[in-house]
Amino acid sequence: MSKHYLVFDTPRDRFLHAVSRGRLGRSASRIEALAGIDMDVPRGSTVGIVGSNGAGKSTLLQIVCGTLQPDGGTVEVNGRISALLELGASFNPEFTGRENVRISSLLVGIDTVRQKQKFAEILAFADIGDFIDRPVKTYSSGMFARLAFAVAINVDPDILIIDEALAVGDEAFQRKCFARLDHLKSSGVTILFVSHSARAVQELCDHAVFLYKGECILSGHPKDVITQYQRLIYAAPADHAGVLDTIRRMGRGEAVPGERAVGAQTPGKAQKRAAEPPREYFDPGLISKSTEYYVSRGAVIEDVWIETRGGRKVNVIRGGEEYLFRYRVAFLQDASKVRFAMTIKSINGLGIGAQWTAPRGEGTGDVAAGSVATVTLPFLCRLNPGTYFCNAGLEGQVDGEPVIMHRIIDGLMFRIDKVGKTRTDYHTDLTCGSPDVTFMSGGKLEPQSRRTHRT
Ligand SMILES: Nc1ncnc2c1ncn2[C@@H]1O[C@H](COP(=O)(O)OP(=O)(O)OP(=O)(O)O)[C@@H](O)[C@H]1O
Repeated sequence: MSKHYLVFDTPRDRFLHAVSRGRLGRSASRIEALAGIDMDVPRGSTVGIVGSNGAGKSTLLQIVCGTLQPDGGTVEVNGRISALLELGASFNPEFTGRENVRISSLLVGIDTVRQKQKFAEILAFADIGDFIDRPVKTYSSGMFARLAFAVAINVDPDILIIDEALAVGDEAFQRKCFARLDHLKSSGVTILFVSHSARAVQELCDHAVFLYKGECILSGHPKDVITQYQRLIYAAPADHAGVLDTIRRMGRGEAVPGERAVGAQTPGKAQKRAAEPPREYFDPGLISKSTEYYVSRGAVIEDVWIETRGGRKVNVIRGGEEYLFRYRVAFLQDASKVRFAMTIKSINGLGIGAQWTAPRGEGTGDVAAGSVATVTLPFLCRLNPGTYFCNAGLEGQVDGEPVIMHRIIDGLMFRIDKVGKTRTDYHTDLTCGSPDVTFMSGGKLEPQSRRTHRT
């Protein structure tokens, strides 16, 4: 669908244009706010819409909400929408918070009996105390945000539409909103989310769409789309056209030399893929771009990977299954009491679980320079769908000194799709089975180093 706006120099020109159906008055300039947008948002998905100022994000959301009409194409909406477009836009500033809540509930068809129960929930979430009985025109922007958000999420929406609304409010409230959105997501609410915050889109969404001057130029996994979005907004003016062309080509699914393909092209395709039989596989495009290497102190981690119990290398894995995190280390110096570790982190760097081959102060026996070790740390994938990163490292005694011999940050990334036995509850203990270190030459493994130590 598409949408354009006509901009007139004066109200008189607008008036003449309206009454004469465009025959009188000075001609208007035409802004193509949306040009040929074609997308599916599957039920239960959370789609982030990113783009620079004026890209058409708000126009798109307003059309989906029905507050604006497209001038070409159609939008089909299945379900009850609750929208947070402009904060509290539906509130009457002269009415109290309580009165506005009542009106908003009536507008979305909540009967008076359920209103009472809902009101208590809204009040508890908004947490604005006595202000609930004061006119909303006396509210601070934070209070507005609290009440508007509390109303939007408590009217049992099937589809929740949020336009930058979470940028308002203090951090504690934002955290509360995100927690609530997570809850809505897991209860199957479809969410359309506009934000300039890359972090918010990556944390919340399972799909992202990049709008550029009214066109959808890229659609896919949030991390991929955000990477390209940031690449464009930070591009030097001389590089802008080239970067834009590259992104467009990627969006069309063309193979661009030096660029890895972006995930699903439309949410519809992502949904179809999710409906395929559960399986794990290796996606060659899923490569960490944030890998960092510590300075080597006597050893080098050469390769990091995940494999199935059957020995197949994978990076798109299934919740609830066991996998082996493995890496190969070459020893450049003699060492002893070496212990090896891995960490799994969320997309924003939060450590989720760590595993060591031995407790602090213990580890292997003497390892001779020239040895190569293959480390195996089994883990049970008790994680929710999403993208994760792994660190690998080892420490030991070199020249009588305890040192971090080598460490790789974000050495690999893996993804859990919404298939398989994913769990919605939290488990930080991801261990299963004993770790193993096998040396190709030189090293000696003490029995106690086979014990798992985790933080
Ligand atoms: N009522 C209007 N009359 C004329 N032009 C409009 C109107 N509303 C939006 N536009 C124009 O349409 C284009 C898309 O605007 P829109 O507000 O949808 O962008 P956006 O991506 O939400 O921007 P932002 O991030 O700044 O909120 C812009 O060029 C804007 O100037």
